[in-house]
Amino acid sequence: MDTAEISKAKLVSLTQDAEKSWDDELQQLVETLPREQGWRVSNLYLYQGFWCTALTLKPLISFQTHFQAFDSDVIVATFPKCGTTWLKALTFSTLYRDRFARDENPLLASTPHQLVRFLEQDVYVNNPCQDLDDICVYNKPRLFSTHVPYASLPTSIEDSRSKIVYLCRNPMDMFVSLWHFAEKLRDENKELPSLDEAFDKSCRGIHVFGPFFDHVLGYWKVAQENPDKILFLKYEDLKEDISSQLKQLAVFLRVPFTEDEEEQGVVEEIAKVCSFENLKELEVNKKGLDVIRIPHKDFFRKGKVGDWKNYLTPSMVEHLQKLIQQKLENSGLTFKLSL
Ligand SMILES: Nc1ncnc2c1ncn2[C@@H]1O[C@H](COP(=O)(O)OS(=O)(=O)O)[C@@H](OP(=O)(O)O)[C@H]1O
Repeated sequence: MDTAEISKAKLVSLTQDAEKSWDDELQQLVETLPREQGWRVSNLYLYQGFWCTALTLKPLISFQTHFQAFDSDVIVATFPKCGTTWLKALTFSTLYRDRFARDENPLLASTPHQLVRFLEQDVYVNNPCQDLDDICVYNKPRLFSTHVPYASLPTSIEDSRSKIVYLCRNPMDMFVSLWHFAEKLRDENKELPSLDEAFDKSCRGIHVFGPFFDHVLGYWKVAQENPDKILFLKYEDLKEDISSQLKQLAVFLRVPFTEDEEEQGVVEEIAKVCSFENLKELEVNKKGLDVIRIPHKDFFRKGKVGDWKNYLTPSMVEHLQKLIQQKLENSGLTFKLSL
């Protein structure tokens, strides 16, 4: 072996040692965390006040430790099943619209999750220290996404002038969407909790990245104090008036639509490309698996407001309505349950 090979071998062995000791530390941490039976996975762990799987913990901590935000970064943040896929498509298309021809939106060939990658459940899964410029489709600004609650984001996100676009959704539709998603991804050999049991867990905040209300209120409060930092959007408002919401998004991202663009129908064009009906029917979203082996098609179900009416019993609705009232009291945040 020459010197270069020896030092390479040493480096690999040091990295393996570091990995092993890191895995041991992680194992010790997991053993100290409060634990609950999950919906789809065996266990969820309460880490920094939110529930996550043991598998997510490692990349999550890597993200918290290594991510350095730039002032120009944009982060799409959501609670799962609140419209992440849609918001990724809208933000990507708005932010980078001057980088591709109008009829060549990269969304036609790649899924929203491939174009805007999750930091904690994709980017940091295999390599804690990779060059993030390489993993973004475009740079300056870089665009990423996360489900991590505001309080647990890496400090450089708060300390920099980076921007966050947050999308929430009424908790009834979020729950029904999550329920169907869990059902689709169910391991054949594993029983899912019944709708009643899942509903009970959901109301107690036990789902990945839950409690839901803590997540939403965490971002909501910062958005109220610093609207230049967080743009707080609602799924129901996007459904009701996508054009005005897109214009608001563009202003927030510092790339407002020009008069010319508005006259040429650019806003409507982005809305159409990103619409549920369009994305769901694209070949790229119909086949294949994402990085954590979820079929791309499973990110598209009905895309409606008020589907909860088809699944929740009157007593569930009453219970959730009370919970919404209690959790959101004095916050100024409200949800539309139907349109
Ligand atoms: N383009 C577009 N427009 C409107 N709605 C859309 C769109 N794409 C996905 N969806 C619906 O969003 C739900 C999936 O939520 P997420 O994308 O947040 O899922 S995930 O957190 O990324 O796993 C899920 O909602 P439900 O249909 O109620 O289950 C999807 O159908």
